[in-house]
Amino acid sequence: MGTEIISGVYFTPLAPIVTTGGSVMHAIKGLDQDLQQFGECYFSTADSKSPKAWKKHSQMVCNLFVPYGAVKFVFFDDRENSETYGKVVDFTLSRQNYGRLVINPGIWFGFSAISESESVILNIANIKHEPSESIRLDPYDLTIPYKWNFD
Ligand SMILES: Cc1cn([C@H]2C[C@H](O)[C@@H](COP(=O)(O)OP(=O)(O)O[C@H]3O[C@H](C)C(=O)[C@H](O)[C@H]3O)O2)c(=O)[nH]c1=O
Repeated sequence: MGTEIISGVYFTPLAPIVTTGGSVMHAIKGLDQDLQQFGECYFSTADSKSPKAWKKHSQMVCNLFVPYGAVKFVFFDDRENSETYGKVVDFTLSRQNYGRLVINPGIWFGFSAISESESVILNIANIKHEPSESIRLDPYDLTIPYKWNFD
């Protein structure tokens, strides 16, 4: 399951296999507790210092990896019955902090590349993309107590 970042979000570090000429970075080997079925996988890109936010899934479990670049993810928990209710937490995935970030449904999240150039995110999800299973807010919506700042 990994280390809890905020309730429902877990990080498991994975060690890249570094060889002459390049590296091998594993993502997922078979289905497990955090990916009980396979829906789809896709790459999403993040521009430098430009937030993609906010989103909350009701069904999708995201398994995220950043094989290229560095991406800061920000989470906000607005579930009143949650142990981390009201908390805002950020966590960065990168080549230097490579691993699997599991985001269960129910938590608000957004992200931005903090690398100088574009970053790449791999999402291996339990369901196929379905617009009606997520809700969205503008990156600067005041409902979420977080200000994107790239100074
Ligand atoms: C994923 C997907 C998206 N779209 C459309 C919907 C939007 O009009 C546009 C951008 O999608 P979205 O805003 O969801 O992209 P990201 O902000 O990169 O987020 C996606 O990738 C990150 C890493 C997540 O973890 C999210 O769960 C996932 O939604 O592509 C489709 O038409 N089909 C698809 O399969």
